[in-house]
Amino acid sequence: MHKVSFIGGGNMAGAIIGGLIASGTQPTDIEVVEINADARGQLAARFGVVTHSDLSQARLHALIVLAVKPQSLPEVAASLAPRLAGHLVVSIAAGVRVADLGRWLGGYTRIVRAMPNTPALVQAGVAGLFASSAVNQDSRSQAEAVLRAVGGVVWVEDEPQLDAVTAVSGSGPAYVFYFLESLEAAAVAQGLAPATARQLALQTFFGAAKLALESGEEPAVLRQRVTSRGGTTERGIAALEAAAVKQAIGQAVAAASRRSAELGDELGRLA
Ligand SMILES: NC(=O)C1=CN([C@@H]2O[C@H](COP(=O)(O)OP(=O)(O)OC[C@H]3O[C@@H](n4cnc5c(N)ncnc54)[C@H](O)[C@@H]3O)[C@@H](O)[C@H]2O)C=CC1
Ligand SMILES: O=C(O)[C@@H]1CCC=N1
Repeated sequence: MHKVSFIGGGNMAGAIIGGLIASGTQPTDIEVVEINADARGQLAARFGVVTHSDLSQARLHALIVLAVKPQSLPEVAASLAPRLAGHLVVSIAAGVRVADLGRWLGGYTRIVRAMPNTPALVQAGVAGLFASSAVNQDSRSQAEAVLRAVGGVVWVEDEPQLDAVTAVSGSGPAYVFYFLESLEAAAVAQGLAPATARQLALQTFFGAAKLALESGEEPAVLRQRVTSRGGTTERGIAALEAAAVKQAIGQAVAAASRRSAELGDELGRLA
């Protein structure tokens, strides 16, 4: 695995770094530029990576992951631009388009845009990747190797598809946690102890996802197998249908995807 420099060491960088180390990357092969002293301290204590408070102190390895908030990216790119000499830049910022980042980097083109998710921390992430035609296969493979170390990888042909990836799998863990919170609260409302409620909800979610993943069967078929005619599940699913939960999920994904495109438009207007 290549040495990697992260600019921004927050939640998502921490998840990727944790996954990389768990999959065999040496902590000393990872450097992180992070302006927040607490975050730097946590990264050093948790992972033993090299940290810097300022970009000027960084060695800058051949592969650089930009992991700051989208709104911080123009400023970070401007500071990074004079130091780039053949580095591969991987941006994980939601919404920010390759052409805009390339412009902020002074006309740089060796850029891969990625949309990972936080289960990367436990090497169960999934990431969508996009690169322009200016990026060669070798660079694509290098970017892919970093994300593959922490989970699955899919490439999209058209950059706008990353808005959909962001809405489905980038934001997706939050929807899953929301569902878990809801299932747990419902279990408590039915009189179960909180610890029991948590165990039932978590193990059910994990088990169902593992079953779907490993059996390769259609989720609808697996659902039917749980649903006995005249039984309990039938009533439960009917309540979900009556509450239009499927439509609500569609609306959530559409809203998140719109926000990704909107972020791209907002930031794209910056010089
Ligand atoms: N959290 C998530 O689930 C996902 C986040 N992303 C993207 O990852 C990026 C980071 O998101 P999070 O980690 O959630 O945010 P975060 O706020 O936890 O991390 C950003 C970090 O960047 C640091 N920072 C700000 N300006 C800096 C600078 N000039 N130099 C160095 N460090 C600087 C901040 O102190 C902070 O620790 C965003 O662009 C987001 O769109 C992408 C996929 C999933
Ligand atoms: O909420 C966000 O904007 C980021 C991108 C995907 C997950 N978190």
